[in-house]
Amino acid sequence: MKFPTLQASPPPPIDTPWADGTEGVTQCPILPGDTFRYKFVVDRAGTYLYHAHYGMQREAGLYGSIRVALPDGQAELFAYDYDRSIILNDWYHRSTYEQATRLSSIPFLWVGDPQSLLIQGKGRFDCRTPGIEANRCNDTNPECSRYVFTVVPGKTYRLRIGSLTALAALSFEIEGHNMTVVEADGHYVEPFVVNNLFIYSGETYSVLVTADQDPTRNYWVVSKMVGRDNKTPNGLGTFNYYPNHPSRSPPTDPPSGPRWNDVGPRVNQSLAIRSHPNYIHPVPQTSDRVIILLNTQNQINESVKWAINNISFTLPHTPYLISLKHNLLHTFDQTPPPDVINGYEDYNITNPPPYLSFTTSNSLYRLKFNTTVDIILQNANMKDPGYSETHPWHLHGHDFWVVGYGNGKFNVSEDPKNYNLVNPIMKNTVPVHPYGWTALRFVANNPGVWAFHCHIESHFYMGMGVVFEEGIEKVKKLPSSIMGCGDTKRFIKP
Ligand SMILES: O=C1O[C@H]([C@@H](O)CO)C(O)=C1O
Repeated sequence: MKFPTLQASPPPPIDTPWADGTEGVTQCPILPGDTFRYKFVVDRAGTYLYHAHYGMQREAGLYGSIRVALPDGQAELFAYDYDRSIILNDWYHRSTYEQATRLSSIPFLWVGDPQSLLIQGKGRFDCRTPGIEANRCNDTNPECSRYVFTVVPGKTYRLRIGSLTALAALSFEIEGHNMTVVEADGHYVEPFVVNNLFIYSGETYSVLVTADQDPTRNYWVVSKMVGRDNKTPNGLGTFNYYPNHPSRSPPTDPPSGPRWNDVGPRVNQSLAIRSHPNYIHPVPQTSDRVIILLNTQNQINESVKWAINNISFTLPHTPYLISLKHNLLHTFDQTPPPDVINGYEDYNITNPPPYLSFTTSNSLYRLKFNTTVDIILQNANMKDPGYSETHPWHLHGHDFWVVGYGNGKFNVSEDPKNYNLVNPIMKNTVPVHPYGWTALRFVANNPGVWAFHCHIESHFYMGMGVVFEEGIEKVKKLPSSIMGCGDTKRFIKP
């Protein structure tokens, strides 16, 4: 057996930008009854997620995880006996269409806290909750069992955990058991041990867990919503030591998990993640362009939107990939968004101007092919005072190096001096912590058009995203299967 080899750095372009699945960016929506075939090269082993990318459809259940195996003859860097995957999620009783309607209604109506947290699709809703309709409660339904993870005493499990929550940032733990983190978003990390793992929507981690505790009992598996004050009950499952009965409840109370507003441990986990020493993709030491993306929540009259550099993002009717490749430039706003807002130096992130002017636009950033780009995600106060949320930002078409995190406002001349340019982890989803900033670096070497957005369903819907174009002239002939909407009807033969 040999260990996997480090690939060219950064990973090579995948050459099928139309297989990204982002409605309005890389393709038209797939109509009811239609079939769409995604064809792409699986170029790196690891744990990944797939999901619908149309409106807020993901949270209705169109998602799953993908496990890419190492090529034959290669072994993982770490030893384990069994390999398992779980998806963590949150669950709302209102349909995604109802939620979307409420978010765009006047007055604005927020989606609120999820009603349950799901572990591998299983969760319960307490029948004693006042005002609950009988058909919504399921904790007395015998078919609604908890998620059970059965383990053999003494064995080590690789648990591939992915989060696809609509809203919730989560803390995940297995009562009485430490977890060793070994992989993040498909990249090997320098192993580190946690009692509870913080995981944000869009992220994946592999952890190793050894069943080395008292085998005569079962233990709790807990997922808990953090980062927002919430009333969502913790998700519960059972860590079942074989041969105990899987439905036997643990003799202890479930761990209550970290406090929702304890930001320190969450930032510490972000800071603890490093590339595995043998799998460091060398990071370019300088960048060609710096884009500072200021995240703000804006209220205009009775509607609430998120804006990036004062622009609340909307998707065009004609997907960018098609309009750029075929020069249909009238289909979206041609004024590029700014690399930094005017007056950024004087902007106070804890006390933003009470009325922030913002516009709604579908303009995009055009990047010079093969250049190195730094993105600074800057968090700020929400529209109400004293509150800043965590946002998991996800980039399509790339992995990026996470070169720094900081508290407060990013200092353009000082903070880059402290970037980690030695062993930063590469990821595709990363949190920006409350009142903090996160700095990313990537090489614009994947010809296509790529969304970059908050992975909270409602936030992207409310405008929290941007789009990057690079190397459009290098994109090959587009397949007709992605056409059919907006101004692309002209390419469909009757
Ligand atoms: O985007 C959001 O809107 C609400 C609230 O700020 C306005 O009702 C909330 O908690 C969000 O995350």
